[in-house]
Parts: sequence; structure tokens; C-alpha cells
Amino acid sequence: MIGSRGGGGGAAPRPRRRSDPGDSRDLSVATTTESYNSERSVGSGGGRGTAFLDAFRSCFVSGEAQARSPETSSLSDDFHPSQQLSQSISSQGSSSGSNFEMRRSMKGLYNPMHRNSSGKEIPGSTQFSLPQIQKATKNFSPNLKIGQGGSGTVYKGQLNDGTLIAVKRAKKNVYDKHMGREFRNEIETLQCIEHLNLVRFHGYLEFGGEQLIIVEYVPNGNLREHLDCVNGKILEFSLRLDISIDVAHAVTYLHTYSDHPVIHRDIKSSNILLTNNCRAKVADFGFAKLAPTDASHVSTQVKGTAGYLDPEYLRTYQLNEKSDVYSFGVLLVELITGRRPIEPRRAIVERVTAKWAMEKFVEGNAIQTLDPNLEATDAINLAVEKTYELALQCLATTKRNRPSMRRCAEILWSIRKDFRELDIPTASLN
Ligand SMILES: Nc1ncnc2c1ncn2[C@@H]1O[C@H](COP(=O)(O)OP(=O)(O)OP(=O)(O)O)[C@@H](O)[C@H]1O
Repeated sequence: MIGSRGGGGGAAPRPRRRSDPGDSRDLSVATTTESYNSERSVGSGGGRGTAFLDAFRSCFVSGEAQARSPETSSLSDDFHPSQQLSQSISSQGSSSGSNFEMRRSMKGLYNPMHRNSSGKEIPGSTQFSLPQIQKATKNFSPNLKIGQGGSGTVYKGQLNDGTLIAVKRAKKNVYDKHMGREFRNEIETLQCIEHLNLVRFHGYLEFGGEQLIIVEYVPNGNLREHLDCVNGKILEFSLRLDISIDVAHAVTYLHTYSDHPVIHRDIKSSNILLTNNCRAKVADFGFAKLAPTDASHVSTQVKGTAGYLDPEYLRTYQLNEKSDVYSFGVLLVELITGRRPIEPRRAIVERVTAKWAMEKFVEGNAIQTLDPNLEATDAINLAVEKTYELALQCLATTKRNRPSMRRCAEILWSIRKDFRELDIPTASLN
């Protein structure tokens, strides 16, 4: 985890009001019409003219700043100078950003398992004991370690009844206070949500200096590993489309349908876990935040992962659901190119993957960015064009020009429908 210094180590960003003239240079101004026209006519592709190209370049300025940060790491406020923290409190149109102020009651956390009227376990209602988790994870055996995140280590475990679990064990270090907050954040968020495409929360345990989150075990690794072909298998294009739709559904649910809208704040490929059928489940709610119900945004410290961060949020500290939409745009590009959002070892023009891919797209050369592991077909070509058209909207500099997550899901459904119609296996043509 590294701290955000407002976009990769520069001076503290100056919070802007909506009317700030600086905004007029933004991509959003140039693409307001383009974005929403294209929402209706996805897939036109082709060259888009230099004015448009110049306009959207500005959108990736902070992407380049993010690229200058050391490797691709999570950004958190742990390193935020206090001066910047105080700058992050804005008054106009914002609501208080603290989960603690908005949070729901914590009661129930330590109760034995509760079931709802249909007999299903209420998320997070199982009471665990430390010996039970120690036994399940063979006392946190290194052999059962399945992941290492910025805030802790993840272990696989098995309960007495055979249920497989993943146990996130918080790091014990000098940032204990911060980490405690992150963990509490995660459990509070996880308690409110239940969706097929979100990792299911079983329970939480805080005991003897240990902070543990117990969630469902998702057996097939994370999306980044699949894009890197770590298991030797190439992730097919159709599965990539399915995954993008699963993620869009999960985030739409968070933004729209959960009791209180939730902003995930860390949508990225290593937080997308896959089942054996390659269904996606979004994980890691450590940075999640309850969305404002009475204001357009929450003013908050910048958190997220370099390369995925909404440039407007980086600049203004103002967060709303559309920051997740930006990260989702980066994820769409990642799915098509197979590349990480920031590739420090590539030539400068290719270092910020989304910028490079969008430039190729507006030049009419989108297909040149296709993951070299995939073979281009007519169906893939068309789907790449349409997906990039959507990605470009998601990556708009200003939030108001980005589509809603629900709109993203609708567009992706239609892209998948066209893809399936065109993608006739060669064998059936003979
Ligand atoms: N429920 C789970 N089932 C299976 N594997 C998991 C589960 N949760 C996490 N993992 C694995 O552990 C890795 C680390 O997860 P974690 O959420 O702690 O960190 P991260 O998102 O990679 O990093 P950061 O916390 O810095 O954002 C994941 O990428 C995944 O491979």
C-alpha cells in the first residue's frame, strides 16, 4: 500500500468547485455529446478526428501520474499529510464521509448464526471462535495462504461441517489503528450486502489482537491471474465478456439495490474472484464507503489502486458511484488487452494501458490492442469496438459524463448478444 499524494507524488491537489474554469479543458466537455450519442450507437468505431483525440488525452493525465507511482499498488490515506486531510473536507453539496457516522448498528456481529425468513443465513451472522478458525486454517499454515493484500493475508480454511472459507487476517503493524478501521469498514459493508456476484460474508472475529474476516472461499483464483494465464489456460473472449457483465451486475447492485448504496472504491482485477465456472465475484470491501443519499458526493481521502483511480476523485477528493465506473472502464480495457493498467516496462506511449488503448480505438485501430493470446475474429473485432466505446464513456474525465453502472450492464448485455450471434464455431460452418 502506498499513500496518495494527490496523484503520484506531486503537490497537494487543489479541490475544485464544479464551476472551476479548469474543468472546461476536460474531456467531458468535448465528449458530452459524443458520450451519450455513442451510448445509443455503440460500435461505430473508426477514426474520430484529432480534436476528439486531443480532448480525451487530458483524461489520462492523472493516469500518467499514477503510472509514476512505484509499481501498481494500493493507495490509501495512511501516508496522507494531515494538511491534505483537512483539505479533503469540503462543505458544498457534500455529506459527511464517515462510515462511522452513517454506519448501521453493529449488533448481531457476535450473535450466533441468524437465518432469514427463507431459512438462509444472514450475511455475517455466524459466530466464530479463534480456536475454530485456527483449526480451520491449520493455525494459519503458510501452505494455506492464498493471497496477500495491502491490509492483510488471506488463508483458505475448512470448517468442521466441510464448508470452505477464506480468512482475511489483518496485518499487525504500526498502522494498526488505520487497519482496524479498514477491517471494520469491510465488515460493516459486507453485512449489508448479498448478491451472487459478491463474495459472501460469513462472519467476523476480533480477539486477542487478531482481526479476522471470514468469507466464502472462491476456488478459481482472481481475474488478474487468469489474464496472466498462470494456470496455463487462456481466458476466452466470451468468458471475459461474461465476467465484465458479472462485475457490472455486482457493482450495479452495490450502487442501486443494497439497503444503502455502497461505493466499492477498489474495483480491480485482483479483487475479481472466479468460481470454477468462471462466474465472477467481487471481493475486498476494505475501502468501501456508503454513498451519500442526500448529496451528490462524499468528500473523502483518496483510496484505491494506482491505475484504476478516477482522476476527478484524485483531484477533488469528491467521491460518488461514478468513481467505480471509471475503475470499471480500466477493467474493461484490461480484459481486452490482457495488460495491467500500468505497464512500467513498456515504451512511454504504452505505459498507461487505458490511454494507449483508447488512442488506438479513436484512430480506428482498436484491434491492435487485443490480447495477443486471443485470435481476432469478426465477432471479437466488433465486440472490442463496442466495448471500447463503452470504456471511453466510463473513462470520461468528469463523473457526470460517465454512464451509470446499470447502463454499463445493459450495453454489455447487448454486446454479448451480438457477439454470440456472430461467434459461430468454425466446426458448425462445415
Ligand atoms: N474469498 C476468497 N476466496 C479465494 N481467494 C481469495 C478470497 N479473498 C481473497 N483471495 C485471494 O487473496 C488475494 C488478496 O486479497 P485481498 O483482498 O486481501 O487483497 P488485494 O485486493 O489483492 O490487495 P489490497 O488489499 O492491497 O487491495 C486476492 O487477490 C485473491 O487471490
